[in-house]
Amino acid sequence: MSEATFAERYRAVVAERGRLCAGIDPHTALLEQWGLPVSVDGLRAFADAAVAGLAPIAAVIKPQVAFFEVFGSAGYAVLEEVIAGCRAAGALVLADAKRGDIGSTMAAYTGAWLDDASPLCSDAVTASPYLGFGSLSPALTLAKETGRGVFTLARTSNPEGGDVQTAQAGGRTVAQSIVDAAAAVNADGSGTVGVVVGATREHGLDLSALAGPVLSPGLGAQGATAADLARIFEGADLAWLLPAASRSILRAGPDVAALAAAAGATRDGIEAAL
Ligand SMILES: O=c1ccn([C@@H]2O[C@H](COP(=O)(O)O)[C@@H](O)[C@H]2O)c(=O)[nH]1
Repeated sequence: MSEATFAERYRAVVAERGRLCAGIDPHTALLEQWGLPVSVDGLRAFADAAVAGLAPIAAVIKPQVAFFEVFGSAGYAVLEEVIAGCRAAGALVLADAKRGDIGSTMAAYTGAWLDDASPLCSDAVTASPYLGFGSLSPALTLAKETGRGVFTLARTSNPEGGDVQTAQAGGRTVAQSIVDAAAAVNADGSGTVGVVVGATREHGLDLSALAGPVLSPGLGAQGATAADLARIFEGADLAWLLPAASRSILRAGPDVAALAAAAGATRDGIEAAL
């Protein structure tokens, strides 16, 4: 529980560290590249090095929950350690869990990812609004009360997203309707709701009323560059832009200093371009 709003917490850490969300995505291929076994022991060694290298550098750390979940309860135990370690190092933790369900089930997900009583409690969580933005209400309410954030998918970085996200609904795209719904929640200045807008293509969105963070994955492994960010988000409030990269940084491991250097170089490239 924080007295500060998510906007205040987010702006403080970005002012101190710059704009980078570094992902912790323990892909099997990365475990192998790092010389680690594809096992819970390998996952823990990977996670320990990633936290040590990235959490002191990046403003936001985004563990991709799927790569922990694949190891079952033992993987979740490692994820709990990652969350605690990153928060202790001063980074905000954005759990990339992409939760979204009917409201009563969403309330349970909210308890898992945003409630202090949960060992998985993070500073923010990703959510899918495609059961209706209103179905996210339990998460939005608790996040606002506790100074946490919810990052809702809008225009994702993957090539398949356009079918749904660019469909017209009431004179605007579905993605724009999500951004507008997020802006309405943020109208009190809390910055509770962020949106996910990929860096891999033009997004066609009006972000001017959002007043919240814009997580932009797609840098590096998915082909986007810092220069692409500057072009795609030209005219937007770049103070809110939070570019995200995972594999392109993690490939520098397992050496902790090399991971830190890769994160720093990515962050510096972003700051120079924006
Ligand atoms: O639109 C989206 C939403 C989420 N992601 C997630 O971000 C990382 C990207 O990893 P890279 O290795 O930098 O490609 C990953 O966890 C995705 O699930 C996204 O890529 N696009």
